[in-house]
Amino acid sequence: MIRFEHVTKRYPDGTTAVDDLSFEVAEGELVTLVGPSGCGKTTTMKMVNRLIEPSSGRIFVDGRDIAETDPVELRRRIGYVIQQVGLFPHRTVLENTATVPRLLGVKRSAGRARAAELLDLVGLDPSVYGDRYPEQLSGGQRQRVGVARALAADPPVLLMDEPFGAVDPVVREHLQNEFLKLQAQVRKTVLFVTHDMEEAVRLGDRIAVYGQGRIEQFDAPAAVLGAPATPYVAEFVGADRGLKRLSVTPIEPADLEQPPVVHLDDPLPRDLGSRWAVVLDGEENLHGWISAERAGQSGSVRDHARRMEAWLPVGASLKQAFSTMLQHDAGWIAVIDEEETGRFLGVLTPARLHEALRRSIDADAQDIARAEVALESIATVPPTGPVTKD
Ligand SMILES: Nc1ncnc2c1ncn2[C@@H]1O[C@H](COP(=O)(O)OP(=O)(O)OP(=O)(O)O)[C@@H](O)[C@H]1O
Repeated sequence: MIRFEHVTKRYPDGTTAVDDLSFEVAEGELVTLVGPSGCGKTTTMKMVNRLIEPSSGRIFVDGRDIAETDPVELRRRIGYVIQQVGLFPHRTVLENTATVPRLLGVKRSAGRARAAELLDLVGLDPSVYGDRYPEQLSGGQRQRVGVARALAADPPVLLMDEPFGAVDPVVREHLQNEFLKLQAQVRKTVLFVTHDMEEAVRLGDRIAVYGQGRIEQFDAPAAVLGAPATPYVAEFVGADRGLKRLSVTPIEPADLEQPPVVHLDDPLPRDLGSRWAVVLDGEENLHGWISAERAGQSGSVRDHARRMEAWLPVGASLKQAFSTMLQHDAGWIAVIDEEETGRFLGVLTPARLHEALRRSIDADAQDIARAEVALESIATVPPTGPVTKD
């Protein structure tokens, strides 16, 4: 979908910002560009929508050489989200979101209807926020409007330059999660610039780790964490690789323990057989938990059950699990099948969390070993047929 072929950018003062860059982003793929300040990420990005012209090399979007595409027409097919969102201060949220459709000649009412849909999609109720002005929003809300606006013309490609860089870490994590859910629905081809390795790992289907003007490694997050291609990447990824791995390893049903379970309308058992039990409602949805100290008292489970706050949907990351445990000072967390239905699946304990982390590290080691064997066999077995170039 996006292809760079030997692209170099030299600024007039002699700075080589990007040096002979070749890579490809597949349709519907999210690639994060990560690296230290000044390594050429933004220059790479801005060459895609022709805000910057390369000095040499070619860039293709959807099979077309962009040098031969009218920049205005090109930019209609490319959504652009930046850190300083650039909302028009004197236009409402709805008007801001509808800007591009309006420029494209969409009627006012249709543009507003589409804008309302998009605001909903990014988690802003249009009936609450639609008529506000940008200054009446929080930083995180403004970023969401920026994303909605970029999606308004339904472009196949999105360029995002540190879109969540200006918000605090908690809001940032929230926006990242929302954006992942959104991307699962809209499946845009995305180039996402960040200098935060954790963000790159979390969001990217693949990560391009930049050195000075060059890509040092272009690979899936687990591979970058598990097998850094160069000492530079290893250093950039950092010593806390295990911690970063927590954010790319999802909780799986096999990681869960099955604790004793009681139901809300059961009479209180004499003995729980454990220090605590999970309490479910009649539809097997999570309600809360009950302590063994309550066993044998009068009344039903409902009278003694306590609400459960430490819970997550399956598929959430081990990092979220760990931070939920810390936040609620909980020795375990309940895991449900998804946020909407709430069916209880089991509990994640610290021991199980550790096992899940080991599983992910071992799986990676096996992948790397398999890749090495495959490489060796390519190197030692002479090709039997004509060698074709694909
Ligand atoms: N207009 C310009 N003229 C000269 N040099 C420039 C220009 N724009 C950028 N550069 C230089 O090109 C290099 C790459 O800049 P670029 O903005 O692409 O980096 P970046 O990785 O996006 O950095 P950051 O994370 O700080 O935004 C830097 O050395 C920068 O100083």
